[in-house]
Amino acid sequence: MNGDNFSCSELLEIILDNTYEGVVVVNKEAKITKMNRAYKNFLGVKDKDIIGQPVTNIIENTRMHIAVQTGIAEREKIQEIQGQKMVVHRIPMFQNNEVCGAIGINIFEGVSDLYQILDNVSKLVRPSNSPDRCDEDPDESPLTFEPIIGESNLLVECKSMARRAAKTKATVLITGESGTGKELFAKAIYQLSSFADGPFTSVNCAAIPENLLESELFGYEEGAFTGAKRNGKIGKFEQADNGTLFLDEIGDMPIHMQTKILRVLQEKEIEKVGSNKKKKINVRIIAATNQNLEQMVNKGTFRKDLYYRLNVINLNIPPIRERKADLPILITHYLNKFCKEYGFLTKSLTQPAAEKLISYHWPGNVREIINVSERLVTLVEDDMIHFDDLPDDIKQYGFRKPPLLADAHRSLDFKKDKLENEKAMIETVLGRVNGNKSKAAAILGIHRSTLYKKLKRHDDYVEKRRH
Ligand SMILES: Nc1ncnc2c1ncn2[C@@H]1O[C@H](COP(=O)(O)OP(=O)(O)OP(=O)(O)O)[C@@H](O)[C@H]1O
Repeated sequence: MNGDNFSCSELLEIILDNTYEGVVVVNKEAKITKMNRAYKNFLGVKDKDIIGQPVTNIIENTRMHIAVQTGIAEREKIQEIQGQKMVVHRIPMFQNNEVCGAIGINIFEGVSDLYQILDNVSKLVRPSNSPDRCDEDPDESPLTFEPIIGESNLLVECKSMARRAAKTKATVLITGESGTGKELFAKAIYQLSSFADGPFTSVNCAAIPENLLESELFGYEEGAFTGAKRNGKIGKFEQADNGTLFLDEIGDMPIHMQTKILRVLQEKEIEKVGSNKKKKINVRIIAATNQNLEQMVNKGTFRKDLYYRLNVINLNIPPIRERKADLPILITHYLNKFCKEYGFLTKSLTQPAAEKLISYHWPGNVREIINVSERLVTLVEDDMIHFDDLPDDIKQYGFRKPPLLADAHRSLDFKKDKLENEKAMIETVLGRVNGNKSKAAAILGIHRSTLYKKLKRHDDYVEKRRH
């Protein structure tokens, strides 16, 4: 058969009716103008029942009317129709910069097949003979850098530095504010390193009472002190033998323990409490802190020689406010994750809610994103998260009284931040798709013409700042 024998509309009809996915088209009033054969068969409807009808009367749990209202594409969302969960895309159509309707595409196979595929892939990635080596739930343990979500230039640099660190046996010091992902990076380095066949053991130096820290780290012999267990105890260093010991919150390590740790690093042997025998160990140390160790060294609260020993490779993870391009993907990831965990259909953010979350400064970094996402998923009953649903501290962030003269320049700074964040986000996405503007617009959920306008606005802004 030759496509040339048909008019354009006939050809379109044939293509749509031969597509396995369900396709529905609505006009700007969200009334159905077209539905392909696959979708009609699935719903058990005929053209006469549906054409010209509001889509909400025909398709359960649809959000096509919302895609028309907002002009925002919703891709790979889960929708339940006739008791079956399916993956859907809702893509607004534009004419002369205005929404003129939307196309809905429904992948009938449903999500269970996708989860099956994901399971199969993870089995392939996980070596069959490798035991679950991390202390935590193995599903939470990264096997590669994939669980580290984000594409900002700063995070990509961190990942590449971590990859290089994984190739060496050197001690790594990971610095960064609380919740930025220091432990996640430590695990990723371990997984990719030559110590990956040994265990990953982690110690939070701030959480262990000072008097127990030594026996926790080095273990003790039977009868070492009153209350000591029979047969003694193995310490964290020994547990981590041939693997990696993650010393979290190393800045909280008391100074006398710093001396003992330094000795282990230099001599590569440990001595249990109550013993005078030394034991050789082969452990890779990764330490982390959210404190400024250099300042602590200057104040005399952290040993300079230990600082240099630990800081052979320094990996600094920037806070979220310095890599806002990572926000959309992190927020979407965690909203979807919690929806899945709690058994809800996916929830989406209205534009004002999304903009507010992007402009917020996230002092608790990714941990705060996780908490806020879980809270939104569990507390908001609607499948749309509105501005008013956001926690008060986020809603109120950045709001100022009408600027007094003295404040005016600060308010300008706020606008500048917003523009720069948006610019950074667009540049990241464009980088990911090799500059393809149609793809970038689709990922950003905006129309191509809006993307062009935004790019022009950014160029004008850069030009204006230059003069
Ligand atoms: N880039 C990221 N992508 C996905 N999840 C992340 C990312 N960064 C951090 N997380 C998640 O955020 C939470 C906090 O991360 P993590 O515990 O590694 O932070 P931290 O810097 O070690 O925090 P603290 O200093 O308070 O111990 C974890 O659940 C982690 O999985």
